[in-house]
Amino acid sequence: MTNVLAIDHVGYKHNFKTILHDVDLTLEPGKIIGLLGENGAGKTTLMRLITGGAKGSGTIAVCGDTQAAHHRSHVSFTEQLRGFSASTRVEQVASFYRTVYTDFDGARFEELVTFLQIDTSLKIAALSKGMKEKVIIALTLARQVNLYLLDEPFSGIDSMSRKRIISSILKWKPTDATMVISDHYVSEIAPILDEVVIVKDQTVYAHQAADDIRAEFGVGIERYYESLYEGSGQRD
Ligand SMILES: Nc1ncnc2c1ncn2[C@@H]1O[C@H](COP(=O)(O)OP(=O)(O)OP(=O)(O)O)[C@@H](O)[C@H]1O
Repeated sequence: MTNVLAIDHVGYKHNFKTILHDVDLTLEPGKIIGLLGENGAGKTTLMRLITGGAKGSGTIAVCGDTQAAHHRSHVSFTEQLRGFSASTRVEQVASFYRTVYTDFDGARFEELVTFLQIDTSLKIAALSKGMKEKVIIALTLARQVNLYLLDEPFSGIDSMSRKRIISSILKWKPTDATMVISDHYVSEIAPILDEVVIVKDQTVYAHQAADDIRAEFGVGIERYYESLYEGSGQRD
């Protein structure tokens, strides 16, 4: 089966400063991946490179397709709502998505807004930070794609809702699709992860199966992640 993602020797500089270098990463279909790293490590940049929103060196193939312009048709990314005016209603944003993305599943969006208790008649200006995050999650998961990139999707969401969303995320992921979640709440997402990718020292520093971390290192994912930053962890 074709890999969902194959990143080969990718680098990215901003204003002559190296943000990422020599990134290699291959992801198989059907996985949930935790993308972990400290603030400024380059997780968002890596996601933007995958969607084609940022341009770097090297090769990125999404579902075997190396043309960056095609990547958005395979990838659903937690876009912020910045492109919409504050007076736009959530239902209008969804209509826009329906028009732009042929894979946008309106029925699934309705299920998601019910699950997340979103009032779609509200204007963006009326949404709290957490509600806005929930709208972004609903829009992202309503698309039927091969790769989902969730960039800190739970940052403003209260802990009870967060736990409820995390525990039902599998329900929203098509079986063969792969989902990459960047998050600082490592212990909360750990139970649903199949693999962990650590961004450190401007590159993909480690890529491990969650079960291997438990078997090889005898620790949970959060402890393993912290140990890499303490300098006592091992590279893959
Ligand atoms: N377009 C840009 N303009 C300014 N700085 C940028 C740009 N793109 C990347 N950077 C820089 O790249 C580095 C990585 O940022 P990035 O947002 O990818 O990190 P992150 O791992 O997602 O961090 P966080 O966990 O805080 O969200 C930062 O130092 C950031 O300032």
